[in-house]
Amino acid sequence: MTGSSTPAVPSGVGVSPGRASGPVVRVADPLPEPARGPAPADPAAEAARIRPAAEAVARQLRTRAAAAAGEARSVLETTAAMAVDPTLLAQAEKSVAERSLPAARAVHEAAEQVAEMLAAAGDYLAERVRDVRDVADRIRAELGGVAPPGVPVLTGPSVLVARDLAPADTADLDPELVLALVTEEGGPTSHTAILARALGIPAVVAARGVLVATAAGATVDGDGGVVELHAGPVPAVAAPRSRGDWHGSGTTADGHPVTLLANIGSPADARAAGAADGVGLFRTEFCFLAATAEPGVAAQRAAYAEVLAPLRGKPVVVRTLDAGADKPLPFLDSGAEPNPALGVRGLRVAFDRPDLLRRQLDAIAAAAGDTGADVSVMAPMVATAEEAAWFADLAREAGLDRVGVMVETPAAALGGAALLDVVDFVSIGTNDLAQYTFAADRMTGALAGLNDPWQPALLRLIAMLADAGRERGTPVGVCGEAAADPALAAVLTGLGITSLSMTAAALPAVGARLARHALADCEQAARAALTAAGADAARTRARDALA
Ligand SMILES: C=C(OP(=O)(O)O)C(=O)O
Ligand SMILES: [Mg+2]
Repeated sequence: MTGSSTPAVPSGVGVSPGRASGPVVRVADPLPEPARGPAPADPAAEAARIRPAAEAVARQLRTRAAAAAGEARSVLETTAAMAVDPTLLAQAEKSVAERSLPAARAVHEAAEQVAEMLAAAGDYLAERVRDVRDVADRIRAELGGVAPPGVPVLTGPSVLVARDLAPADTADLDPELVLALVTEEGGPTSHTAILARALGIPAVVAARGVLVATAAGATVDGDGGVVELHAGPVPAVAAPRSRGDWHGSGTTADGHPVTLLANIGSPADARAAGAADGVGLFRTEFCFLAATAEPGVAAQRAAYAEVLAPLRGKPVVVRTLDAGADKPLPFLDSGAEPNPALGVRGLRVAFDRPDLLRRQLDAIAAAAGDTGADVSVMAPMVATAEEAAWFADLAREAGLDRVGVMVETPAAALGGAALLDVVDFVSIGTNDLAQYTFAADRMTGALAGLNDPWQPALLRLIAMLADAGRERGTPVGVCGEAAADPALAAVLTGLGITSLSMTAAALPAVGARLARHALADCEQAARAALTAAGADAARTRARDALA
């Protein structure tokens, strides 16, 4: 390794395994909302700054477009055209001339007006809201002479360091150029973690202090959660990818079967799920994130059928709407709640409005018939066996025969036997089960260590439920992000989990890892992890047992 280490070695939470090194590229923070003043001394001159700044942004985007291909190219070309949109620019210039706003504020306000119009137009145009805001931020950055927000153009393999990554930041990330991801904030279930596993690159989140440290290069250990910073240049070394050695069936080295399933939320995800044994979690709320009114049965049926179409003949677990807390749906807003994660979310939304759930179940049953997918349903955020039985009755009334629930609350996990008696299967949502077990908001980076799925207390709850499932012959799966960690997947198998559902891109690494270990080794790793004092110790002990 060339390049000298700085004293700072931020540690965080490793969320995507592997080790990689390379030059650091920082992702600029979003720009703060611009001030309304002071009023410019010469409004005409201030207004005249806007158009050249917008043209400069359009030029930069067109240059990127010329170097890109396919969808990324057309996205960049469209964004370039939006930067010089006549309505946007005329409105901004007018605000400077008539209201003496600084140029940056005028661009911000004009973009918000355009965004409102686009949102009101709905459908395709509403999806452009994010783009118009992005374009305005870029023009403001140009006006202020600062780096534009988001991921800069990568000219070579790099380690990306960010406060956190929004979905929009990552739309066109090239996995050949991104060696590793490091974020100051975010947790094991953050977008960064999910994306890194999807791309198969090492990642560490909640690496406190990584943003203030000045470093030219970094070595990222996604297993141990450590980021070594180097003052000098570091050659690019990508993490080896263990994809090639998996041939599609989920079994341990000695033939113990583990069903490997995909988590999906869109038709594109469904197409990417081809290598999986089926789908263990279809997040239906992802179909309606922007809907302001409840979609009717026909609209829901069409949306579900579009996702289910590529999955004819395959088992698919469709989750009913999980609105609230980290997944707000405008048409299912429960009003201001002091603790939304502890509020009316998931299945609870349907307690007062069972017709809403009935309509969704009817739409799911119809879409299953339309597509020939082998559909089961499950409910999110269930706390008691009574709730599970209520849901199971409604689902069966709708003609859906195989019914399960997610185990995401400690109450559901502790309810083991009573819960398993009223459903056909359960699926453990480790993302929420961790947050509720540790009383640690899954969105808060500072608490990422508690939301680490290697926490032995979480593993003990999983073990209890797996034991109860084994006694009754009821399948107990995991569909939280824990399933996408290859070593943890082996531990979960050792605990008696029967299926693992994850982002499709994580399947090869998990499948290959399971194929390397006999069931007895997985069981030994599970015992070692269960009795550890904390998440890091559990990880180390399990890895030693599997080595
Ligand atoms: C899979 C889960 O559901 P979501 O991440 O959608 O809340 C979970 O909580 O683990
Ligand atoms: Mg959940």
